Amino acid sequence: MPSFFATLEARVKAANSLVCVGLDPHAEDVAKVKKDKGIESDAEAAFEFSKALIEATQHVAAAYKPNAAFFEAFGAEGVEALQRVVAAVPAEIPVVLDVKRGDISSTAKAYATAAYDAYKAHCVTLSPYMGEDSIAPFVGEDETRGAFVLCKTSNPSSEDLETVALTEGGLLYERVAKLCEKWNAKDNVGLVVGATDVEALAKSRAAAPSLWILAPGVGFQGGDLEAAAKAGLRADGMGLLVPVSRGIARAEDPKAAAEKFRDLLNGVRKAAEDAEPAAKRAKTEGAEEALEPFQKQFFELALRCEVLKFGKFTLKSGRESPYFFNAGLFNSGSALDGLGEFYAEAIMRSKVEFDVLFGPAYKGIPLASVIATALYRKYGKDTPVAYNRKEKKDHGEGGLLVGAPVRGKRVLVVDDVITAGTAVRECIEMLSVEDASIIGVVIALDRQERAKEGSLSAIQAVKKEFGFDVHSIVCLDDLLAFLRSSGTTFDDSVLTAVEAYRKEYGVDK
Ligand SMILES: O=c1ccn([C@@H]2O[C@H](COP(=O)(O)O)[C@@H](O)[C@H]2O)c(=O)[nH]1
Repeated sequence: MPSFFATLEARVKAANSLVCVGLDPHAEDVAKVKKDKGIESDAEAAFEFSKALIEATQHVAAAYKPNAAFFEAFGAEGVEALQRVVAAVPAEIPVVLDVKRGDISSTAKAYATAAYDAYKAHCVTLSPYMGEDSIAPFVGEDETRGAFVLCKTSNPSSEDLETVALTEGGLLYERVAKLCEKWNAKDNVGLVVGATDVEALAKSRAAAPSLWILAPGVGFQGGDLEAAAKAGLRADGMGLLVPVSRGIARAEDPKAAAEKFRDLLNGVRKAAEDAEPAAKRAKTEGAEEALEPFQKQFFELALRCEVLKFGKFTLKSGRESPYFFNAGLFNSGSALDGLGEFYAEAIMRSKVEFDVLFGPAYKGIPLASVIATALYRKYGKDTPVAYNRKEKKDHGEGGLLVGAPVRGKRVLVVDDVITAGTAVRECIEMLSVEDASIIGVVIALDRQERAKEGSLSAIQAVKKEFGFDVHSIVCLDDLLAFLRSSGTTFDDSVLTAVEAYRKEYGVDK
């Protein structure tokens, strides 16, 4: 028997659509149907509401997703109405029953019987909170029955738990995505990742490259359909099912609304397909695999802010560089907010252990502030922050150092780039007075190029001389991977020039 996702994929191809029509008879929809059609029973009106939607959209629906809550709210009659709704869906269209179950295995087994045998759904939504034995009863025996597991949900409070940072690195929802990849032995386990969080979609896709993702949140919840599709689609143009409930049901013309969602999604698939030759080249060279989603987003932000530019630039060293990086242009609230998050992610991934974040004046001061804010907001790490004055004050709280005490502490220094290592040397001098030790440095970009003299880069020289690590959000090799994976966005000559520059001035890793 074909697996659940083989069946879904066949339906997606037949309908040429990734739209999943949500069947959610909210109280106000039920009241309207009762009034318009002169129906007395709530449950009957819920059925009529769903039936009308099925009739209007079955040429577009890759699947239907009734949410059990809106039927069970009407008691036994509602349960019966839901059974009739599932039966009213044409046989070739899969039904995903949105029930978000999760319980010990014996109870999960009974829930599975209810969903698949009593309601006759083909797939369910599940909570991962109780782990594998709560999921297995739904997907372990019969590959024709599927489950979408909640990974990063579309609601604002999803950040209470789902984005918690793990000590092993990464976020809780990324672990869910990876676990589901493991649980998908029978091609019947997918993820729920809200279209309201494009970054989470990209990260989930990176963590689980092969899984189908159900991405709710388009329409009433404000998710950006096109951005979500770009982040969530698999390279084969499949792997993303977009459920829309109120955005279709409450449209003046539900049929036209469903077609519009289908066409928008197909537009993104087509654009990705057209860019395939370049994407293929990237694949061959392993570029996509080499770049983490946050690094790709960092480059995108740097380009938007014109921090990163391509052309011909004469550097202090006298070299003519085909690219230029000016971190001073991360100069607005949103840019600094994003930048702080990217540094924070690089720090978390590096697993460097430190007591105080130190931002050398001047550029390091805002950097340390936004990084500390991001570390707290995203990872719950309330990091002490310190910085220095350029000139010593002779009144009040004199001294060069400001902020959290650094005496005897392990300090992580933040900067944008290291060109000659002068700023690092100054930090060592300032901090040694306080018996503080620099444990590492984190920067935005490692240009990976030889210093004017010798065979090492400034960063390699700093590492060699002082013995601590220098971490970066990205390096020149990442920039090359980004260019290779960017399809037709950049002229081929940009990649060629950066490759040539790397060859001429680059260091060994
Ligand atoms: O993260 C999630 C998981 C499930 N849902 C469900 O999807 C629909 C969305 O309805 P719209 O009217 O299209 O906003 C609804 O049944 C939710 O319970 C979700 O929104 N987010």
